[in-house]
Amino acid sequence: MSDVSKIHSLNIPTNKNLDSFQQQLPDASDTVPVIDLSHPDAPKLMNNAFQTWGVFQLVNHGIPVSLLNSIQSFIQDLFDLPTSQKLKIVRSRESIAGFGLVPLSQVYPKRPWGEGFTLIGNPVDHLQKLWPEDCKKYCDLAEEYLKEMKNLCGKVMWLTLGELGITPEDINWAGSDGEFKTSNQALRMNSYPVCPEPDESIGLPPHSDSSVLTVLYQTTKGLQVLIEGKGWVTVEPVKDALVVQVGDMLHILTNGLYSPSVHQAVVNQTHDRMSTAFFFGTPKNTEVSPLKKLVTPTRPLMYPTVTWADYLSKKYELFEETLPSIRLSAPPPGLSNVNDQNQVKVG
Ligand SMILES: C=C1C[C@]23C[C@H]1CC[C@H]2[C@@]12CCC[C@@](C)(C(=O)O1)[C@H]2[C@@H]3C(=O)O
Ligand SMILES: O=C(O)CCC(=O)C(=O)O
Ligand SMILES: [Fe+2]
Repeated sequence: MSDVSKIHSLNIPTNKNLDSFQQQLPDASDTVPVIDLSHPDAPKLMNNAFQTWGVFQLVNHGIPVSLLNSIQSFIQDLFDLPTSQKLKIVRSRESIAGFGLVPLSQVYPKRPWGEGFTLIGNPVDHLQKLWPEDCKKYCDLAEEYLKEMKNLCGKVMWLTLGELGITPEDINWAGSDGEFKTSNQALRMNSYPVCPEPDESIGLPPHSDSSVLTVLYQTTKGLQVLIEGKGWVTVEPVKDALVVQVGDMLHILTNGLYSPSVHQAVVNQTHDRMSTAFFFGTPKNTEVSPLKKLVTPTRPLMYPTVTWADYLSKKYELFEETLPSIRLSAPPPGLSNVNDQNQVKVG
């Protein structure tokens, strides 16, 4: 257990006065925006939500409900496996892939309550070890889900960045057709059983994801997002909705314009909860720089060029200090860190 005496404040740049983009703080409502992807205003609403909340719930997203239901029963089967079976893909100290606690949970002062699997890249080899006989139905389902999630992330990327005048030519790793064929991906399945002392425990500690985008599927409440001036806001599950969050890499790519969603998973005394998080990432070793079109006199270059591989390795030791540790310029005037009430003890 590393020294927990360090107090880290979650340095969350909020995009208060992005004059060039007429930004405002999250609106007065206390709930995360719910956006209908089929609505003509969806691009503008998503772009605005990314700059203020860093997160929104997406409905009419085009992912078949049958697939969402299948993934929910898939993870139920996964966590119903005997522990001896789960331990066949227990993660190592060196790699986060597999079954086990994430590094963050091992240093956070509250008792980690739950279990999880992280599948990176192609999940088949891990799933084959869990179901040596009948892996096909699970492998096919996981591959189908990853394909659908990746397509959805591509759509959300172009619809939101398009509002900022960004086109596929501006993103070297998007591929000439803007299909993000070489992008990386990971899946994290979480299971949080009923907890007798929910206030002394945590499902998943406060963190931002290192992804470009994270698409989270939850059927019962437990996800909370940290919003300046509001504190922890519970993301009330909307039936068949997907929670889309800005990851650190998209925050860097947009030169700080999109806010990384800082979130946690809390536990409760009445119901078990499971969630599936899909991480859309850049190709592991591709150099990612803030988009030139988003570096302006009022918003100077905020981050250096990074690769996802380097960023992830920094993240496992610096956690929420990772972004501040690489930041080149302070956020434009009027952008502030989260106020005191959101100080959290980590590290
Ligand atoms: C693609 C990713 C994103 C990872 C690492 C890798 C796979 C597992 C992801 C998570 C999932 C749980 C929280 C987190 C903070 C963790 O420790 O593992 C995430 C981390 C990150 O977003 O940094
Ligand atoms: O379980 C949740 O609601 C959050 C999961 C999450 O943040 C993650 O897996 O990165
Ligand atoms: Fe997360």
